[in-house]
Amino acid sequence: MNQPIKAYIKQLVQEAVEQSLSQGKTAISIGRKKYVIANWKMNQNLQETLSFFQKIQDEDGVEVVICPPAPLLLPAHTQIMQEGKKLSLGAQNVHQEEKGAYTGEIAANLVKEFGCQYTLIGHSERRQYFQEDDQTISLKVKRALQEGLTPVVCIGETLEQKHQAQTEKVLTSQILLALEGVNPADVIFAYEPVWAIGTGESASPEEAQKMHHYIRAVLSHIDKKSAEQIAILYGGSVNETNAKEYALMPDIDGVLVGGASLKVDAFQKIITVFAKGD
Ligand SMILES: O=C[C@H](O)COP(=O)(O)O
Repeated sequence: MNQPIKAYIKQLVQEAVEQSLSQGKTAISIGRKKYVIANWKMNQNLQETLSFFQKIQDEDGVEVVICPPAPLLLPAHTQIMQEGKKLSLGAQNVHQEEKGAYTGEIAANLVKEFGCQYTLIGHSERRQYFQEDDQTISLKVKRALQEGLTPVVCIGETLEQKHQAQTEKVLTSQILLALEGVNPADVIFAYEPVWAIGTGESASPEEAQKMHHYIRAVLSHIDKKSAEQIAILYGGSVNETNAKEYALMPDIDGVLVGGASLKVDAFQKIITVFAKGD
C-alpha cells in the first residue's frame, strides 16, 4: 500500500474513533485476562535470577511473565521447571528474520526453544537506541507469531509528541502498522508513554485509562470482537504503591514493569494487586 493511501486510512480511523468516543459508543468489557510483565532490561546476573525465581510466587487470576536478558532465559526456564511455578517467560526482543547472518541478534525460534511464550516488540528503548521503526516492528510481530510467540507490542508517545498534541495520531499509526496482516486477537499491547519510562513520572491512572480507552476504540474499528478481548497493559514507572490505582481502571488489563520488577518484594505486591482484582 502506498504512503498517501496509508496516511488517508490512518486519518479516517482516527476521525471515526474520535467520533465514536464523543458519542460514548465504545463498550468496555470486564473479565479480560490480567497480565503482570517484568522487563528486566539489561539488569540482573545469574545468581540474582536464580534467587528471584526461588522467591517469587505465582498467584491465581494473573499471568505473570518475566522478560530477563536473553542469556538468562535458559537458566530461568530451568529454575521455573524445578520450582514447579506457574510463571511464564518472555524475550525482550527478537529479530524479524528466521535465521541468517545477523551477528548479535536473537532468533524467535530459539527463545521459544528456551521456554518463552511471549516477546516484547518495539519497546521505546529499541525504537530510540536501535532505530527500530514501525515497519521493522510490523515484521517482528509477524515473525513472533510465526514462531508461536505472543507479541507484546509497545506503543507510546514521546514528551515532544505529547506537547504537540500528537498522542492519538502517534498511537493510531503505531497500532495500524503493527497489526498489518495480523489477527489483532493474537497480540497484546502495552501503552508506555516514553516520558514515563524510568523517570518516576508515571501517567496518572485517569490519563492512562483515557489512552487505553482510545487504543481499544482504534482496535474496535479494526475488529470489534477482538478489541473487547485484547489485553492492553500500562507501563511507565509502575511500582508497588501506584499499581492498585491502575488495576482499578476498566481498560487497564495489567502492567509492564521495569525498575520495580527487579525487587522481588515490590514485584510480588504488584502481582497480588492484579491477582485480587482490586
Ligand atoms: O518495560 C518497562 C518500561 O520501560 C517501564 O520501565 P519502568 O517501570 O522502569 O519505568
